[in-house]
Amino acid sequence: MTASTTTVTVDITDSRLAAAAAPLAARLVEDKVASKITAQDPTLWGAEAEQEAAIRLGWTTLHVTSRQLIGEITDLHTELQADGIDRVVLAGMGGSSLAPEVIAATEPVTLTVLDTTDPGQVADALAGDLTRTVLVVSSKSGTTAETESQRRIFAAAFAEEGIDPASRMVVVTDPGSPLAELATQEGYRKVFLADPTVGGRYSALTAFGLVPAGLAGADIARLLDQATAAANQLSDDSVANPAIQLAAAFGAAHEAGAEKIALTDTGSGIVGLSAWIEQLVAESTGKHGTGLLPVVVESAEAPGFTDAGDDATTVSIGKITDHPGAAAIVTEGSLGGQFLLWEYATAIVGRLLGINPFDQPDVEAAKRAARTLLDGSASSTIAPSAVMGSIEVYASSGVSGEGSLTDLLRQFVATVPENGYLAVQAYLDRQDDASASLLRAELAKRTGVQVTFGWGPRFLHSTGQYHKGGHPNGVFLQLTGAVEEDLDVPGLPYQLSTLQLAQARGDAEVLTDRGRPVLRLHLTDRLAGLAELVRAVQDL
Ligand SMILES: O=P(O)(O)OC[C@H]1O[C@](O)(CO)[C@@H](O)[C@@H]1O
Repeated sequence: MTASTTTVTVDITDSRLAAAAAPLAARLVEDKVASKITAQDPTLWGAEAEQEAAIRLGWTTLHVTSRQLIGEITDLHTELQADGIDRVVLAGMGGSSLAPEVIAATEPVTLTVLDTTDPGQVADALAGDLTRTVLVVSSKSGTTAETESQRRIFAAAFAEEGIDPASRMVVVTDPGSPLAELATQEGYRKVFLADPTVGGRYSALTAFGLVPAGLAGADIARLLDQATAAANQLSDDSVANPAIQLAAAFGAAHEAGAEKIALTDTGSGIVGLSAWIEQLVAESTGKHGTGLLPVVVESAEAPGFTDAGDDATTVSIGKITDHPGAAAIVTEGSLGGQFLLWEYATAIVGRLLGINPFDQPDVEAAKRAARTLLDGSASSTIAPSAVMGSIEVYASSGVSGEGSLTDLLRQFVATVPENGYLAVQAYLDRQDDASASLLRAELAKRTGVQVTFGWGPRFLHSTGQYHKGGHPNGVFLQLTGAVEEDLDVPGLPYQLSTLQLAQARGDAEVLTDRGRPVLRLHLTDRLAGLAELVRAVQDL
């Protein structure tokens, strides 16, 4: 069935899935779920979720309410340009960076996104021309450790160059947050107070999405126009509503055991939307032992997509022209429209799965474990269970650490349960160690299991919720690496690499406590270690 086309469409090309989705779609229409979401009815997700939902539905009207930001953002952009400040660096995690990254890449305009604690990657951003740089510090809570560390590091670097840090800091945060207070005290150049009734991952069209992208030069008015054009369609209580179709298809697929979405965004002209969808869907639905796990793949020809089994639904953002029908579901439309489509669909899936799509109950556990490790970091060094070339092995239960690296990986992959998944979590430099991401397809091709890839700590604010709270069938391959030059975090008693390692070990502790197998490979030489690892995977 194909939704009537205005600005966004959902085409369920798999006729069996379309048939299974139809009764669910009819029920959603009967329950008036779409119009109730638009009207911000907090009762749709049950009594337990009601309190939170009551303060999390502001996203349904952002295409209207965010218009007031356009003038302010445009004025600041013009002012910065006039001062010769045309390089925008964004410090922000998850919902505070994924949307502006897609908006900027799609436009395209240049935005340096720093959602990392990797010292090398941060050092590269610092090495850019600071005289032309503005740092956008984005954090809804105003307490996120990665963002706060970057703010401190950049403030010190500006001062060292003889630049007044306050003149180069633009803050996006919720009213009353510690960051809002600090920005006022320090006299930061501009503070945008975001709409507090919108959660991080639904905030693409708030100041969190619009300020960094707009300062980088993106046409944010057009984005809001695109969302406006899709809004009526998405609030319509009709089976032709693409959000109802998408949610009903996911609900039906999940009921039939397809708890994963193999997602590719080739062919749409939108760049990198799947990373934004990944956070929205995984963090919203992956809890209480259920949920949908997005498996972001490189293309429609990638392993995990072409050979997806019964545990995954294939979805493409944009038509796959050479192979129509290669994806079970195709969504099309403008970026603004797609943001709203996926937000509606995810909220509706939350209702179908019986969970609250607005909380992230398991993220805090890993943050706590990392903090504990940071507090006692000096005494918490541990010895590897084996050393293989440039790789130190830190194995949890079920893996002996004996034999070659290929033997070790074989043993580890054998711990993936039927219809489970293998998550590669690379706490490395997203630019300089980019080749690590090739491991996803290589592992998927050679093992036949669904494999996800995430950069740490970025994924902790995305799929990290699902890993700990979703279907309990994941196994986790962590990659950490030696650091050539560390960075102090001014005013805090640790260096950036200590935070990075504490985040990896903290998450591993929580995963292990929950019975999930974790294998950490530490690359004592990143380049050589990655090459050794790729070779070992190719021998699987
Ligand atoms: O904007 P903040 O408060 O820094 O949070 C960043 C991210 O961290 C989380 O709160 C938890 O991972 C996400 O939901 C959010 O997008």
